[in-house]
Amino acid sequence: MEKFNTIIIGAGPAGLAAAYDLKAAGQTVAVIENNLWGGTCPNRGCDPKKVFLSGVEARDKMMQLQDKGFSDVPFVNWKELEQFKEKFTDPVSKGSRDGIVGAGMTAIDGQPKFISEDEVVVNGTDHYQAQHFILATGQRPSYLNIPGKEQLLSSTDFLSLKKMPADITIIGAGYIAFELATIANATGAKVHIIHHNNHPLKEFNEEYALELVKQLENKGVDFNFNVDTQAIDVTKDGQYTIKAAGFELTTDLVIGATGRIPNDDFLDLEKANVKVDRHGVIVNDHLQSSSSKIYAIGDVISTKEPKLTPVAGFEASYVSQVILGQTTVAIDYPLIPTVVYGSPKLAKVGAQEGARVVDQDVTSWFTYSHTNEARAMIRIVLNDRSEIIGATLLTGNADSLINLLTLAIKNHMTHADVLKEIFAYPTAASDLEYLI
Ligand SMILES: Cc1cc2nc3c(=O)[nH]c(=O)nc-3n(C[C@H](O)[C@H](O)[C@H](O)COP(=O)(O)OP(=O)(O)OC[C@H]3O[C@@H](n4cnc5c(N)ncnc54)[C@H](O)[C@@H]3O)c2cc1C
Ligand SMILES: NC(=O)c1ccc[n+]([C@@H]2O[C@H](COP(=O)([O-])OP(=O)(O)OC[C@H]3O[C@@H](n4cnc5c(N)ncnc54)[C@H](O)[C@@H]3O)[C@@H](O)[C@H]2O)c1
Repeated sequence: MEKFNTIIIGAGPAGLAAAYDLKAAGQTVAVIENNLWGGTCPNRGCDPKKVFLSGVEARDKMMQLQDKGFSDVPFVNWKELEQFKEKFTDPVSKGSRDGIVGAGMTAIDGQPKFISEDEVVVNGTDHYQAQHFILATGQRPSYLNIPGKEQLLSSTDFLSLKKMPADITIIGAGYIAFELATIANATGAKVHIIHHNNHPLKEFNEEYALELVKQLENKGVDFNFNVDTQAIDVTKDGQYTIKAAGFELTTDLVIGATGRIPNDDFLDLEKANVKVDRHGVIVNDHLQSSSSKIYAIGDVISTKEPKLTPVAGFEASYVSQVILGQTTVAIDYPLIPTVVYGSPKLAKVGAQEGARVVDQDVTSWFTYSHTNEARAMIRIVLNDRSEIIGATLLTGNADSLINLLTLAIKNHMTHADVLKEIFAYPTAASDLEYLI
């Protein structure tokens, strides 16, 4: 039986970050992974998606400048870009595992099961004990429980398709649905989105979300709202027919993007006194589970914070400090900006309502008109002291501008404070003084 100070289950962004922090502080650390080392983000999430988005962004710019320097705008060549993506994804698992071993930690492949609060058995044979465990097992796609559900592919399957079909349907209208639809649309595929209600991207301001829908519709994406999918049939030609009340659609491929569920099963957590609910492992404000020896971080925890890579990293750093006895205060999350990488991008941070809300259609401003954006919108929210407290952006550059606004909010900046700064011109940042 091997013994460690800390054993981490799950080698994604959360687990790996905690492992390096604890090792650097002198602990003996083991990491157990039952699939690809590196986890969702670099293997089948953020990073491969972002590689595909580089093709979308290049095409969008050319489309906007059609007859203004560009005439024929090509579709994104899926096969080539998918191969380029593999240059980033292929080395991840080995590199992540080698990194752990190279740093003097123990890498264990397999499926762990708890037999008590301080012991797991991996693959049914190997026993490991630790003073502390960190659960960092993330989430996996959830699938609609309908006849034909076995025909549904996931975002993971999409990001590794060898060929983009001519006609593709995505069920759901959250982050993943919008991002995959944007990518498929840029390859020339006919894309359908089917959503059970009429609230796409429900965490975002409705006006901004519907403007994104409109812009994607103008690019050819077919949105079907208030369609509650009941069944998926395979046709004799090998296509799929999606059925709902008064609705039928035949398509080449169906992607389910109706949310993700926590990987808290298969671990025999009840034997370690760890309690879960349907959103994941229940933790207190120190990210400690119902067992005092077991912590949980990242996507697998049942908390209201958005499930994102930088959030996972923040929790990893915090929990390492707790385990090392370097902090006893409760976790205190900073502002968390989020971006839907659509075409254009939709981003938000902080409060969505306040003492003053400034909504501006900035399409005609030089920043957005020189690249001929179809429509750009920016909402800035201020408190009664005129400090910026929130923002929603729908523009091609929303992903970078949202981080600047996050810092402005953090520093309680007012219009007067913005005027004291000099930002490079012409950039989205140099517009800041006119946005408030
Ligand atoms: C398509 C997609 C796009 C995304 N895009 C973004 C984005 O643009 N920006 C962003 O911030 N976030 C994005 N995310 C979310 C981001 O990927 C996650 O928030 C992040 O990966 C969470 O890290 P984690 O370490 O908690 O979980 P994961 O990265 O999921 O890692 C968990 C690890 O645990 C392993 N594991 C699971 N069960 C067990 C078990 N029983 N035993 C051992 N190991 C186990 C898994 O194999 C995995 O390696 C995206 C997600 C998806 C699916
Ligand atoms: N850019 C990013 O940061 C990014 C990108 C992708 C994923 N993520 C992370 O991954 C998580 C999961 O993404 P997601 O898009 O799967 O989840 P999500 O929660 O964002 O969206 C799920 C969507 O499915 C819909 N839905 C639920 N049941 C349905 C049904 N029966 N029929 C049709 N639609 C149904 C929901 O209403 C919702 O719109 C995100 O919440 C986020 O934490 C982040």
